[in-house]
Amino acid sequence: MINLTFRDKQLNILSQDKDQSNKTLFSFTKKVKNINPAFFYESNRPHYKGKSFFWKSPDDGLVLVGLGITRSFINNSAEERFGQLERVWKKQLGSAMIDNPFETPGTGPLLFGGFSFDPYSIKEELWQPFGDALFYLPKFMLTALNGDCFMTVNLLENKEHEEAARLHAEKEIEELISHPMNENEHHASSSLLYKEEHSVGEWLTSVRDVVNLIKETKVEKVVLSRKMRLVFSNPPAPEEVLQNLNSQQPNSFIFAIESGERCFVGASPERLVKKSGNTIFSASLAGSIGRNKDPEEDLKLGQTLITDEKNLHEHALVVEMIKNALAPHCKSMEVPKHPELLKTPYIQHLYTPVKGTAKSSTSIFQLVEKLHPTPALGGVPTDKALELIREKEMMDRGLYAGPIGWTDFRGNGEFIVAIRSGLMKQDEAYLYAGCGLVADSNPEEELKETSMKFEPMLLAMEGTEE
Ligand SMILES: C=C(O[C@H]1C=CC=C(C(=O)O)[C@@H]1O)C(=O)O
Ligand SMILES: [Mg+2]
Repeated sequence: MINLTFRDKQLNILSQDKDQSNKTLFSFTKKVKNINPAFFYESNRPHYKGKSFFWKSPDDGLVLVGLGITRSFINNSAEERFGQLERVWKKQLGSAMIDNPFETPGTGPLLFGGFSFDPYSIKEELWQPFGDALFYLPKFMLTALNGDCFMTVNLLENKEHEEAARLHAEKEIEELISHPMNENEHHASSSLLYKEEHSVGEWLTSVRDVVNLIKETKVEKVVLSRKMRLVFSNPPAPEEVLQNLNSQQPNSFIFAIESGERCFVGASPERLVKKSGNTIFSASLAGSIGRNKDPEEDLKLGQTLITDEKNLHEHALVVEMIKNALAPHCKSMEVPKHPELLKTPYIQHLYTPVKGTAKSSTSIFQLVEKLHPTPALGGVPTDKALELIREKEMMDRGLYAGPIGWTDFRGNGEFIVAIRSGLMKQDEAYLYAGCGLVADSNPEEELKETSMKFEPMLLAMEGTEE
């Protein structure tokens, strides 16, 4: 048995400064001129270091850029972290004064943030600033959708100061959107000194152990991950990494969230759940193979993947779990019988989209709680897989593979699974990659699969052109 050290076990450390508790949330949203949100982030983020976030969905093209923090919600209690956050958020909204005439999802007061993968895993200092849930109500937020841009300002103020604060914020908006947009700015290119993969030999032994256990017991699948440390002489700025991800991975969900001097950033192809009114979307993404520059060879790889028993099994377990998790919350659900291929620039996956109509009482936090972790990140059965992950990985995944995303004051929102990601910490970065182990897994092949999954983030961090 291993000794698990738990993070602070206090039940509720959802933060709110005492002197702010009698202040009201004033939120107003206005339409602004059309601006490129990536350039907006790039130009303004340096003034809001440690207090920014970025989100882009490839699906509807929605971009959110948060600058400054009006309130942060950090939760270090393992129990009830989803429900607790939802309660505090609803309470905040209950007394809020919201001036938002726009129906556009992702405008108005909104929470953006992420949950750690496993609150019961060992804890590393590396992830400490993110706790087991870290969410921001931003001070300024740009929402870009379908060619329209909106700025939302969230202020916690005493009623008598509201008007002056609003006038001041209006001026600040003008400045934010008039900063020169850095379209042509040339970044000093970052320089990677070295990279080290964390104990590959031990990881392979763990993979063998887990595969044997899967063969011998009722455990069907376990996702084991490993990490890589990068050391830079001149580290890239988060906005550079994001710019690279934007150009290299246009079809993935791109995200970044800062806490203090650390920034968690990535480009994930995997949605956990999206809620738009009562319509919900989820997806199973599991089962992987590489890509080939030659279109014919690439097609062959895809054919191999979509007919491969091992990968189909790895995938089907995820579909099954998602169906079971969503069923009690849905009036109806559509789940295709067979997966299709989803191709990212470096990897192709088996993909099954899931669509449903939620019962009206269902919230996005409830859905996230029910779905996380799917067997694309955890395993089957979930509890046993999590125990094995704790025992065999012996590391803190932090936000890697956890749910990250947003919800607006109307209850719309989207959470993805934060894979293909890394944590930037001064002149270091830590990248994570995992793979689904089933009875037919070959440890050497799984090692190759994780190496392939490091690739996109490595390229984005190095800034290498394709
Ligand atoms: C755990 C990861 O990928 C998951 C998502 C898609 C395919 C997977 C696979 O084929 O093993 C993994 O389940 C990761 O990229 O770190
Ligand atoms: Mg796999």
